[in-house]
Formats: sequence, C-alpha cells, structure tokens
Amino acid sequence: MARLVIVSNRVTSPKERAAKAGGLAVALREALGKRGGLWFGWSGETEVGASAEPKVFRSGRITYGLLTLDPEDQRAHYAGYANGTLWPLCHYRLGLVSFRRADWEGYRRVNEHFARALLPMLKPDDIIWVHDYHLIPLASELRKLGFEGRIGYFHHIPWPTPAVYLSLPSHAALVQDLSQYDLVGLQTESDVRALLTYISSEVRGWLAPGGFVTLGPRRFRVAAYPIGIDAEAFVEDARAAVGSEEMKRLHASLAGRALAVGVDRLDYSKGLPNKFAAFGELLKSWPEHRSTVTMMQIAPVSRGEVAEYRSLRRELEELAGSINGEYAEFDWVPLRYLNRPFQRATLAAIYRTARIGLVTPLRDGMNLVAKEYVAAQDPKDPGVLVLSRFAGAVDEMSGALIINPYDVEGMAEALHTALLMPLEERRERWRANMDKVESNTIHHWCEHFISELATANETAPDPLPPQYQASRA
Ligand SMILES: O=P(O)(O)OC[C@H]1O[C@H](O[C@H]2O[C@H](CO)[C@@H](O)[C@H](O)[C@H]2O)[C@H](O)[C@@H](O)[C@@H]1O
Ligand SMILES: O=c1ccn([C@@H]2O[C@H](COP(=O)(O)OP(=O)(O)O)[C@@H](O)[C@H]2O)c(=O)[nH]1
Repeated sequence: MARLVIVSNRVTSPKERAAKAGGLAVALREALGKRGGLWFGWSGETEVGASAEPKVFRSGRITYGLLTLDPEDQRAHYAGYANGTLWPLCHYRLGLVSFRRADWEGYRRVNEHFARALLPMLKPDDIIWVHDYHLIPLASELRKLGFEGRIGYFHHIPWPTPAVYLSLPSHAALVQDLSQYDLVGLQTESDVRALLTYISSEVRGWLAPGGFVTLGPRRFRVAAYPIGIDAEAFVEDARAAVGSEEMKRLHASLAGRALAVGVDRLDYSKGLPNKFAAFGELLKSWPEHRSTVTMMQIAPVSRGEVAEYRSLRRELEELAGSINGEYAEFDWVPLRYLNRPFQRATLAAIYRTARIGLVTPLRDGMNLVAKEYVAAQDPKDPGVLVLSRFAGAVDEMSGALIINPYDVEGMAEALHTALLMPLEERRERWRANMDKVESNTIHHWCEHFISELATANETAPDPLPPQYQASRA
C-alpha cells in the first residue's frame, strides 16, 4: 500500500493534551491514526529566518514533520491571507475581506517554504493529500521543484459562487494553483457547482461529466467528499460517559432542567450572536420555558490575532450578560458561556445530556459538531438537532429541524418546537441522521478520497466540446 502523506497547516502533535477546537485537526488525527503515514505541517512556532529543516519524529503509526516559520511570513500567511482574505471570502463575508499584496506574497512564500522542506521527505509513489485554504499553492510549488506524483487537495470550507469569488484580486492565480492537483475535493455538491461554474465561465476550462476539467495543459477532477466523524468512537465515549463523575455533576447542576448545547470555535462564521439572540427570544416569547431550560455555549477562543475575532468576543460577552441579567433567577442562570476547549469525552457527556444540539452557522464547510451531537445521543431518548441551512452537514442531516440563522424569531420557534417534541418524532428524526453518521464515517471519507485520487486521471473521459460547457456547470 502506498504511503499516505498528509499536509495541513494545523497539526495535532501527540504531545498536545489539550482538546483541539477545530474539525480539521480532529478529523485528520482520526484518519491517520488508523492507516499511519506522514503528517507534515506547521509546528506552531516561529523564529526569525527559520530554516527549511522540519523537526521529524515518530509516534505510533504516524511520522510527524513539523516546520517552523519566520514570524512575519507566518503572520502574512495565517492571520493575513488565509484568515483575513480567504476565510471571510469563502464564508460570504465580503465586508470583512482585506486584500493586501504583502499578505498574498507572504502566503506564497510560506507555500514555497513548505514545498522545499517537504520534497526531500517524499517518495515517488507516495499519495500526497493537502488540506485546506492555507495551502492551495502547494502543488504548484512542488511541481516547480519537479515532483510528478499524485497530489490531492481537500477544501474544508465552502467554495463561494463566482459572484463572490470574483472579488478576490488573485482569483485566477488560485484556480491555476488548484489545477496542479490531480483531485480537488469539496464538502458539498453546491460547492462543486460553484467552482465548476467559475472554471467554465471565467477561465475557459473544459468540463466533462463526473467533474473532470481540462484547464490549459492540465487535467484534473473536482468532486464532493462530505467529511464524517469517527462514529463508533463517539458512540463509545458517550456510552462510557453515562454514570461518570462529570455526567453526575452536570445533571446535578441542571436540577431537572432541559439543556440546549452549542459547541463552536469563537468565530464570526458560526452565527453566535444570532444564536444567543434566539435563546433570548425564546425566553421572551414563551415565558413557560423560563427556569425550565438552560443553554450552554462552549466557545473556545480562536484566531485572537485577527481583529474581527476579538470584537466578536466582546459582543458575545455583552449579549450573554444582558440575557442573564434580564432572565436569571437566584437559582437559575439561563446561559452558561464558556470560552475554553473541552476534551472529546467531556463533550460526549454534554451532548448526551442535551435535549437540543444547536448549530447555527451563517456558513460552514461541514460542521462536525452536528454529527458528533447525533452520535452521542441515547437511542431510546434522543435529543433534537437544530441545524442551520447554511452548514454543509444539512445535506445529510435530513432529520434535523432546519433553521435560517438570520431569522432569530424562526430559530426561537424551532427551539420551542424541539423542547415540546414527542419521543416518537425525536426517535424517527434521530434515526435518519444517525444512519448518515454511521454510513459516512471519517474512515469512509478518507478511503473514498484516497482511492479516487489514486485513479483520478486514468478514469477521465474526453472533455466536452466547448459549446456544451456552460450547461454542464
Ligand atoms: O486552525 P484554526 O485556524 O485554529 O481553525 C480550526 C479549523 O477550522 C476550520 O475547520 C473546517 O474543517 C472542518 C472539518 O472538515 C469543517 O467541519 C468545518 O466546517 C470547517 O470550518 C478550517 O477549515 C481548518 O483549516 C482549521 O484548522
Ligand atoms: O472544546 C472543544 C470544542 C470543539 N472541539 C472539536 O472541534 C471540532 C469542531 O469542528 P467543526 O467542524 O464543527 O468546526 P470548525 O471549528 O472546524 O470550523 C469538533 O470535532 C469538536 O468536537 C473540541 O474538541 N473541543
């Protein structure tokens, strides 16, 4: 079996004991843990004039290669172009996009640095799988250095429609970079449609059925691979949590009240202010729920070096304070707001206790929390998933109560419905969701992508003649 080489900006090293608040690191650790291979990425450290020598070590079946970056390059790459330009763009927040040429140049320098450090570690028959928007130009850089093997790319966040994507001054250059991969994976079919429409209408790429693209001299494929979770492990963690000290403390603190839970990085894409407002609206419009339901929002701080994330934190502190100030009783605090990350076992206990899992992003690539909440439920008495129509997970979670996160009153109504939902309906909805969580696991996702990467070019049909391009996209 060919060796799997995973490249991502964020790597969870085995020494890290703290919970990782981010789906990519969680998912890749689970994917690689089973198969083994090389995981290459940023060490999390910076040093002026950092060398191109990665720190290499082995733990279990995984070899790690961790690269230190120059501080200014790291800033331009991560806080600058990746999270100041591409993240808001791909989440449809044009008002938050900043585009600075220095950031774009730093982004490219870091990708070049990654390629130079990675190349000596590669064997020709390795399967290289690059993850996420921090590393789109990596294949171009590896090809420039002469690497000809298979390289795949997975984009964990949404791909915006051409109307939005065209606001990026570097739009054509990035798609040229994508064309250097053999397989480009996106989370949903609508992301695929958005990218293929851009390719056929803006850069005159030729499309063939199955997502095959010819762009200049390159042939590659674009397809949807919705990411999953390690369902078995989550079910196990949730079962093991029953009767644990943590679960007992949680139950005791709720004193028989229903729990609604949210777990999100503190990120403006997650729709947190609207979620808080919806909970406030529930307490205002349905006073019978006062003192009978508690909401817990776990929101570990994320990307504190980007200004918008700091202002969101202040906004949420104010909102939480005003809801609690208005509705709290001497023996009931309506909203518990926690800014630190929790380990998976603790999350599993909290999910299982919660009558409602509340997932309200304004846009989200997938949202693994939605799937984890489903996996952690007690099949005999499951809770209700309330899910944004703008999360990638909505395509699979047909049993959720689907909400529009811009509609605060509509979300409050869904919370009211969820709190009153009869057991039989809860079971039916949960079963529909759980079937998907169990059939599309992280292992299935991994194997599916890798097997299609291995054969990406062999199965390519002839491209369609140009007159059919637009209708195919
Ligand atoms: O690395 P950070 O800057 O701390 O951010 C954490 C990760 O956030 C994003 O996760 C995405 O991937 C998930 C798994 O596919 C998906 O469910 C979610 O919808 C996405 O937002 C980001 O894409 C990762 O690169 C970050 O590591
Ligand atoms: O305190 C926390 C909060 C979140 N997570 C994990 O972080 C991931 C978040 O992934 P998701 O796809 O929902 O969103 P992202 O943060 O990647 O945008 C999930 O696996 C969570 O279980 C965690 O381990 N501890």
